[in-house]
Amino acid sequence: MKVPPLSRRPSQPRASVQPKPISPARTAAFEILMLVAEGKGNSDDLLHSSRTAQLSPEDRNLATALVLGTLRWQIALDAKIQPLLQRPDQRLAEPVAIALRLGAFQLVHLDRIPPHAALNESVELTRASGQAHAAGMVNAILRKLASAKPPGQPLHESTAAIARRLGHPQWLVERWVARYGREAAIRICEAGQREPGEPSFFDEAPDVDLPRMDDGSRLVAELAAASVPQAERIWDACAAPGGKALVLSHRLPSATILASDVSARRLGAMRTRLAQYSYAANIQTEVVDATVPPPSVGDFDLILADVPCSGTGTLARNPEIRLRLEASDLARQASRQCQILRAALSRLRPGGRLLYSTCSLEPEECEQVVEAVTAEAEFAATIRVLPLDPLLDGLTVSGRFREPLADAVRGAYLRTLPGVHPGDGFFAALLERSV
Ligand SMILES: C[S@@+](CC[C@H](N)C(=O)[O-])C[C@H]1O[C@@H](n2cnc3c(N)ncnc32)[C@H](O)[C@@H]1O
Repeated sequence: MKVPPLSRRPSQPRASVQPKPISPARTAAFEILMLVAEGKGNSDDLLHSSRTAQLSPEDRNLATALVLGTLRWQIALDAKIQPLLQRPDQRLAEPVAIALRLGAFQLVHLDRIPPHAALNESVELTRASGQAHAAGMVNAILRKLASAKPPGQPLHESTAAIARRLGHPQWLVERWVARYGREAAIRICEAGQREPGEPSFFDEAPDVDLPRMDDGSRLVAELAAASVPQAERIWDACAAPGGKALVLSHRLPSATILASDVSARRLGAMRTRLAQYSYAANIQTEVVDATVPPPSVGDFDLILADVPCSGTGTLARNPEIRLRLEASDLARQASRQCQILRAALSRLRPGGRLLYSTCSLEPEECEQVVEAVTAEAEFAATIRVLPLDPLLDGLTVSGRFREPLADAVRGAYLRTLPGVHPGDGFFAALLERSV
């Protein structure tokens, strides 16, 4: 069964929410979910904004759990709520849909929340947001959900049912089943529903001052650093928020690194972050559009093109991507990725190497970009794709991750999958210029 969208668009104008008698954490979570639904921000930025600044640490934690959990489970929650509506095709006003999802998320997934608190506060949020006429309906549906038995697992689950149960869009799950197999697709979906775990991939001396970052992201940065250990000039062409630039800086202290990004706002935040690491003095920053870098950018021994992408390898961290992304977005992303890769390759010195990476699971943004650009007349004779396994063998990865990591190299490419390998899902390819 395909679940129609629960809320109608465009949404009704949003009325201000009175904080009393609703808890501050739920008020903040409701407001942030409204802004995300209206396309006025992403959850991560909003959870670190003035909207949560006044909350106690406990309330901030609860608001974060409510926002991220509700977004992660939105598709699955809507599939539970839909059949309980008076008319299954009924489209709800956005505030009503969000109050229902917020209540349903707590009832189904947070056993530390008393059901009456989840239910009553969703009813109050419905009223406070100017939808008092729907308060009775929200109450009735959440009561039914609270008393419903959890469904048993069917013997055979269709792809549509997996997508519904694990809160992912069916079209994405179908792609993953086709490309990575059913078992891996289920593990990807399960990972998308969990809080991102603690980094655990690398064997590290306790005094190493590296930023806390996702294991997959770190792996890409380590591979880049290991690919040209003698690099003198490095360009990190899509650098913000700067995690990989810091790894490069730490691993290759005698190199000069240009860390650039097209976004002045993101670059500004990155500068503040870099200033906290004394070794990062070898990083220069500049606003540069990597699709058309100015001549001043120069030529490099090593380029990291960690390009903007759909982010389907990061759905646990960025839960709303799955609610916004459409299949047609992939071609648009690929076109920009090809532009960046072409421009970056043209700044590689003879003998220089470029690591192309994405946090996408979609081949259109990964293998297909590398294959399309390296086949172009300008690059076909001078650029070759190098195997990644010799570099992987040299990394200080925890013993228990050695085997899964070996499995992550397919042909010349690195492909990690959330839930199958540690960390977010990443793709990497290493290219070398001969002349
Ligand atoms: C995947 S993020 C990079 C993450 C970063 N390498 C790190 O490890 O922290 C992609 C970045 O590309 C930037 N970007 C998007 N379009 C760009 C362009 N045309 N030129 C340069 N940077 C771009 C985005 O602003 C974003 O910061």
